[in-house]
Amino acid sequence: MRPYVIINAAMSADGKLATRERKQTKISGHDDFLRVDRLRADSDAIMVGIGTVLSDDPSLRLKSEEHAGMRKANGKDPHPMRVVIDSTAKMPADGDMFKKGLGRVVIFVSEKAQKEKCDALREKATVISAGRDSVDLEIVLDELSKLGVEKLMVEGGSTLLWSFMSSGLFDEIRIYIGALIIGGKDAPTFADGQGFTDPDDFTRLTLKDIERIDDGVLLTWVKKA
Ligand SMILES: NC(=O)c1ccc[n+]([C@@H]2O[C@H](COP(=O)([O-])OP(=O)(O)OC[C@H]3O[C@@H](n4cnc5c(N)ncnc54)[C@H](O)[C@@H]3O)[C@@H](O)[C@H]2O)c1
Ligand SMILES: Nc1nc(=O)c(N)c(NC[C@H](O)[C@H](O)[C@H](O)COP(=O)(O)O)[nH]1
Repeated sequence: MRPYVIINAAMSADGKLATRERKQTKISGHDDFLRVDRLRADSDAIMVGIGTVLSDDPSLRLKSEEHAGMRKANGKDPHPMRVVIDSTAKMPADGDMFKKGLGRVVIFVSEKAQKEKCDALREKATVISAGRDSVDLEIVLDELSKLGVEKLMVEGGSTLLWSFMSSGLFDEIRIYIGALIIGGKDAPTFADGQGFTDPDDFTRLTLKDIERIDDGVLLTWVKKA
């Protein structure tokens, strides 16, 4: 059985995940970042796409020691696994993912990735080939399941979120809408990718919860049955 997939991201009131420069943009406030850390701690693995790694240099670590302690008390590894979707093995070997924070790093590449690049990354991470030209997310979920991942949190960015949402490979979407407008037709949105044209293809959702956090709102949706 594939892991339970929770998509979590923050967007501006006009639906952008970041500025058109694609640099990391603070949308969440203090309480929402705390919620995100709790969700990370509650997940077996946290995933981002290579676009996010290259623009944000995330560590994907738990910020709160209390959250790591809670995992340990529950008999889990104190740090969730960190997963990157990276077709051509562009993952920088000196990024924060390797410098900051603990937690196993697993990189999914495609057959297009050069062997030398994969071998270099293998010194620091587990590298798994899944897919021909790009990474096949069904294979990824299957492999993560074999690695013991039951709950997966997908943080972004917009291209990876589109792939998960358009293929129905998710269970929940938690989207924090911050009280700001970023604008820009080239700024990443909550779902980029190709987009649907036929309403029959649209991914349909059911609203599960609405919560006010900081000066924004958290919407929780589940995939429509
Ligand atoms: N606000 C937030 O919550 C949030 C969260 C994450 C990222 N971001 C922002 O998102 C932007 C990055 O998003 P992005 O769309 O450029 O990159 P991304 O992180 O979505 O990575 C996409 C890349 O992954 C690779 N890939 C391989 N197989 C794939 C597949 N099956 N589906 C999709 N991608 C696949 C491709 O190279 C693709 O270009 C940055 O600006 C970052 O700051 C914001
Ligand atoms: N929930 C949320 N609110 C935001 O305002 C924001 N900018 C992100 N962004 C998520 C994206 O995935 C970032 O790159 C990682 O959150 C950075 O990860 P680290 O903090 O370095 O572990 N996520």
